[in-house]
Amino acid sequence: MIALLWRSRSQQASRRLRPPQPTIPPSHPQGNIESHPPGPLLSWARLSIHDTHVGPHFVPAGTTAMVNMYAITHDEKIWSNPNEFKPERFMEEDVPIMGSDLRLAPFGAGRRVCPGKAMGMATAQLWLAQMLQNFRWVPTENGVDLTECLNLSMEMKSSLVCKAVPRISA
Ligand code: HEM
Repeated sequence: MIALLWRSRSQQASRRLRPPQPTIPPSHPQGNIESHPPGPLLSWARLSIHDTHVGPHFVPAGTTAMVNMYAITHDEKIWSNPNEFKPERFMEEDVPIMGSDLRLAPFGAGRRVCPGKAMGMATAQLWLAQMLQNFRWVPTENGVDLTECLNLSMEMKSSLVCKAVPRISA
């Protein structure tokens, strides 16, 4: 199941600089949201040049379609208790993230999938490993606020302030 957002050309013109906002149900405690896809809306500005169908959806020519990965990762029909912070769900069920499984596709899928996905995975792991190996991370009095703010990518509403103490003194 894919959640799609459609915009006609005239709608695009009036909202050219602002993407449609993923819908966050007001009852959800945003700080506990399980999935924070870095790119909530995939496949930017794909224009249908002919009338076509995507699954049950009719897509008229001249429509820009985007995949709402945010909605997919918060869909109760796909993920049990999607708003619960439960990282062990990915140990219980091994979900591929490189584009072969649309339940979780942070790099997109198909012919326009992110070509840097392997590099992204390798470097994120390397940075994290180096930061943990070289520093001790001490909480500050501000704590960690996971409230989200959607710009072109998903960002933290409040900057993360951390205190990094070198593990080995120079
Ligand atoms: C963790 C890191 C990264 C994430 C989460 C990410 C995510 C994405 C996403 C969601 C897309 C859009 C896919 C779509 O339209 O369906 C994309 C496209 C793209 N990414 Fe990445 N990316 C990452 C790292 C990188 C790196 C390291 C490079 C290059 C060295 C890169 C280069 C590109 C390019 C060129 C496209 C456009 C592909 C196209 O439109 O044909 N990305 N990425």
